[in-house]
Amino acid sequence: MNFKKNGGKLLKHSGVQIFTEAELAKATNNYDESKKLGEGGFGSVYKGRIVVGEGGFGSANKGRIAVDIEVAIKKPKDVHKPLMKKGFQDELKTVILKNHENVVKLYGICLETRIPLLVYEYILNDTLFEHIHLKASTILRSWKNRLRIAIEAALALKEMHSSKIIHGNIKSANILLDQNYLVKISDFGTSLLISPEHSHIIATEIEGTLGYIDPEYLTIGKLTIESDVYSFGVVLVELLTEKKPTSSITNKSGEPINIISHFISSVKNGTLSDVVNFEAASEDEIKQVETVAEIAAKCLDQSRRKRPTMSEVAQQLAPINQSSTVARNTEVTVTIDTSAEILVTAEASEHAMSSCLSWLDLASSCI
Ligand SMILES: Nc1ncnc2c1ncn2[C@@H]1O[C@H](COP(=O)(O)OP(=O)(O)OP(=O)(O)O)[C@@H](O)[C@H]1O
Repeated sequence: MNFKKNGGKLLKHSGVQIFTEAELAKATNNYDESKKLGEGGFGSVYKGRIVVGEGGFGSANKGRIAVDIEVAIKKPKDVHKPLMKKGFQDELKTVILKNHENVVKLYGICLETRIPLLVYEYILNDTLFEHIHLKASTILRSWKNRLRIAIEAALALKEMHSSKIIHGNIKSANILLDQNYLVKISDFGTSLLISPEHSHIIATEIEGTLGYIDPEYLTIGKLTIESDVYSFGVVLVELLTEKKPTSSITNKSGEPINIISHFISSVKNGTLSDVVNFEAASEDEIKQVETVAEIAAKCLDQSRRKRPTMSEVAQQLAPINQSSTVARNTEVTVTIDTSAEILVTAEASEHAMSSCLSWLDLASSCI
């Protein structure tokens, strides 16, 4: 594929800006180690500051006001590997095609390197994986936040699937949380666009992350939209149990059993309280947890045909949130750039709390 030719066509009306290699090197202090945000299968991600919205490629950028903002720059590990080139091209196509509020935004691209460098919006509040497994997260103390995160991720996936895009690597480490703890799905390096007349992609090489991979994809190599549904089910289990999907627990007979299998039998046997790892605040919340667990178990069906679609999942999750009672005395810690910490006690609904967080964020930028 001639990237500059085909990618150029795709970029023309996307509003994506073209950066030079020198601009991106300057933005990251020449890819200084201290700027590194993380590393994935295809490359490393660096934090940088850059001016976006000035001129840019195509008419979409004309007349935009230039802003100096923080960005996350994705740089390939090895610019000569053909597979890597494909991964970056797929990621680029997918992100441009899928402009959704819960999908990480692509600001720009650098075409001077053999494999393009990708410039994303910088997402402040780490990954869901880190919130669940690596830190004492204040945001996950509230069931409503867990539920909201699940709903936002489901809506983003539903939208992607409606455009026939398979993400291919859904996991909590690819669910980023922004300054208001809203979901931003990232890492489209393994994503695939299926043609309207097809329902799957035959993979020559299994890609994905251990613990999240659809068992049907593993055995017959067919990646489908339902493969994302399975992986989403695993994320729901993580949100409910706080266990990593590859971990085991000891069952009543003293044998180690994988958390996913154990979770499914707990849902079937009505022993969910053995695996759920947080205190539900009310009877109402217990019921909501049970409903989400049942949805998770359906997503995790071994047979992809029996799994719900993401549209059905989103439809079933959304009313749970609406029926929930107002959150009271929920503590949220907001860390501001200046390192000052503000503790907010929100005696209001989740929506009001989210507005409160946006307001604080705005205030912090003025300090
Ligand atoms: N837009 C972003 N804003 C802030 N941090 C980001 C952003 N994108 C990625 N990161 C950070 O960089 C890390 C690496 O991201 P990347 O998408 O390359 O790979 P991954 O999802 O961790 O791994 P793999 O591609 O192997 O599945 C992420 O775990 C995250 O911590």
